[in-house]
Amino acid sequence: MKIFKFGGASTNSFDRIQNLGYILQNHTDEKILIVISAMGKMTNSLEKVVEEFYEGKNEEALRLFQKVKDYHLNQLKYLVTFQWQKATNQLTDFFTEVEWLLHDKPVKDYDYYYDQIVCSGELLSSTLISYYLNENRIPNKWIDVRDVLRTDDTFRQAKVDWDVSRKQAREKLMPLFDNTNFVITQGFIGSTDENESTTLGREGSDFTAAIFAELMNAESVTIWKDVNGVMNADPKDFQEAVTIDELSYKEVIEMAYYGAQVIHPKTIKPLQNKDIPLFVRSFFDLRLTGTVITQKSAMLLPPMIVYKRRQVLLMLQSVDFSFVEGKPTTFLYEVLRKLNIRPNLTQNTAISLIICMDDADQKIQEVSQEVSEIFDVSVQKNLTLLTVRHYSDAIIEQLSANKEIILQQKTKDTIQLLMNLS
Ligand SMILES: Nc1ncnc2c1ncn2[C@@H]1O[C@H](COP(=O)(O)OP(=O)(O)O)[C@@H](O)[C@H]1O
Ligand SMILES: N[C@@H](CC(=O)OP(=O)(O)O)C(=O)O
Repeated sequence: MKIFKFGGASTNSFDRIQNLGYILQNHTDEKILIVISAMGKMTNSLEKVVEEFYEGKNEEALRLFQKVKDYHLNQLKYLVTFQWQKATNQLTDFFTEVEWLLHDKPVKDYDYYYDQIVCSGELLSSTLISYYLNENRIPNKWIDVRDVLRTDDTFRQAKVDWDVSRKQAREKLMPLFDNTNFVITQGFIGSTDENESTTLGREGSDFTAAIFAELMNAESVTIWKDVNGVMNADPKDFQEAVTIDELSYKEVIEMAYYGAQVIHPKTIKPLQNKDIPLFVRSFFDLRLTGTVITQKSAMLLPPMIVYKRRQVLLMLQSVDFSFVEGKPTTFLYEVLRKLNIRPNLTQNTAISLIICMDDADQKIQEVSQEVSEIFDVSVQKNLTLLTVRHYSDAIIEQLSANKEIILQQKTKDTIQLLMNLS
């Protein structure tokens, strides 16, 4: 059994869905669980629906959701002919689940509604694709992942219940392979024991693929991408980026931790547990072998470059000039943990603590408020954090030339530069 994952970029047009079919046609004699994300940037569109709804603007939320409906119904017209009515009915069931909520007033937490609404992106895309493939002689079965992947109720960051999910995978998912080689399901979403939808965190479909690989002892996972494999930098940032043939789990965890967007940071652990190889391959060019990620450490790696934009620097200076070491530092970390903030860089001096984090106005205000008795807080926005692993002096010189460096941190393997590019 193998796992294939197709993200938003590989399902955002008729041509790309057709291409997904060509890829599967090369694997018709293998058992494959296919994990699908929402089409293109649909999750962002659904997030806007949630925002309007939670602000009490039901009409606007419904108007935005109508656009989501129109988009999928329009795709359906191109993708499905014979089973069009049946597919429309199934999409309509998902639309109704969301609209039913959107007519109400919010009485629960934002994150709860987020998950109930945003999960529809994956349900809709996987349904469309399943019908399309069945109609094009690529027989498959569709399953609602919420019947298999059990999570707790930490909405938007749900934690997997491995035991229940393993049992449900064995009882509900595995038997589907008795009658077909391809089973299609959704990435990113799960369900609580009360049948409430949950999500695993943005970009979480890679993680879903890895979870199922672990649960079902898969032979491998392949993530199909719009790039040739994992490169030493995002090719959108760095024209000279090169594809890396082989990487270790450890290297990928480090890259993802520093913000490389190519693979979700949680993906590696389940694979590492069972030594399952992860392939990252181009869905444009099937001749390319892409990148294989395993336990084995790669020998010589080029500098691995990661840019993290929209960073903010918080400078916290102790109000009475007392040393920050000890209690004040512990206190700050408690506040960050409580607010679910992971600093991307930290430093301290005798009387100040410095943290660099993703920009989010709400969170900045909350931190400032929580620590106001101990620290004066100043904020600098619009910064970019550059991380280079396996750096050389030459590459650092090239990447930092003529840039204002606000902060620098260096270990033997990794250098981080917080820069003001404006
Ligand atoms: N180190 C890297 N190697 C390859 N691609 C990268 C890297 N860092 C960032 N990317 C970006 O990741 C994108 C693919 O990821 P993503 O858009 O999340 O795909 P999907 O939504 O289909 O999963 C590429 O288009 C590329 O710009
Ligand atoms: N659709 C979700 C989950 C996901 O992983 O998407 P993608 O595979 O396109 O990154 C998101 O955008 O966050």
